[in-house]
Amino acid sequence: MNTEKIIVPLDVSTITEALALVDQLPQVSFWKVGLELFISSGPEILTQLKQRQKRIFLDLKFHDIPNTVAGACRAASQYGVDLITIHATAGKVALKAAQNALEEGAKAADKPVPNLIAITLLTSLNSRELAFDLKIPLELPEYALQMALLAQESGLAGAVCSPQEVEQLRRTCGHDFLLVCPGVRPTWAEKGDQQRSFTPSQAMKAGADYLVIGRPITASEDPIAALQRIVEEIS
Ligand SMILES: O=C(O)c1cc(=O)[nH]c(=O)n1[C@@H]1O[C@H](COP(=O)(O)O)[C@@H](O)[C@H]1O
Repeated sequence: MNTEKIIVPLDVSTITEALALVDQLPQVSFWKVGLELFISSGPEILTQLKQRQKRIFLDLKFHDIPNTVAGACRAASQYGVDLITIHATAGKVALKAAQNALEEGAKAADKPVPNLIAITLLTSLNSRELAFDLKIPLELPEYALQMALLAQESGLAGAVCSPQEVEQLRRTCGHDFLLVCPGVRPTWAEKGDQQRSFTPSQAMKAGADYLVIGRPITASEDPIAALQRIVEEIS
């Protein structure tokens, strides 16, 4: 089973639950550690994943002033993870500071530089919320594109976007810009709080480098079968 393009989030609160999932799905080589697990259990999960030779997406979605995001990135660079997130709305100065700190930190720790990727617009938001709650006067696809361009101009490796916008971002940002898509839902799965979803095969065809797929697999009665179904759909 080729699961190379799929990142599965460990959206649980304990290391025991997280490792149970990792050990249940040995075919998955790329795992995401997010806020819930990192805040409740700390960095030990990163060591455990490394021991199992897994790739790691450390999704802490930094969003702060330049000095603070730089400090967070410098600290995160010691873990030897593959991907790290920051909100594009932190702004160009913060994005550049974060990227520089990551490079310096990784060099000092003798680790490879993680790919820093910017959140363009959370996949749980829709165009009505963008316009009426966030008061952003741009069409949603244009806003997501502008946030990706801001990340690219700031020297970041890529962006996180909904699969509905990935085709346009790929066309504009080019093939070297990493595009990671959450908000992926097979036709048979519940959408939950995801508002701008596509199926796994639609997302891959549209140009995503990686798909982040959680609950359709992890909340399934049979996670192995769910993963298999998704892999068959995209291959
Ligand atoms: O950065 C992310 O990974 C992320 C960005 C985004 O816009 N939307 C989004 O859902 N995510 C993450 O992707 C995962 C999606 O999980 P499921 O909705 O269960 O497939 C969660 O861990 C979210 O934190």
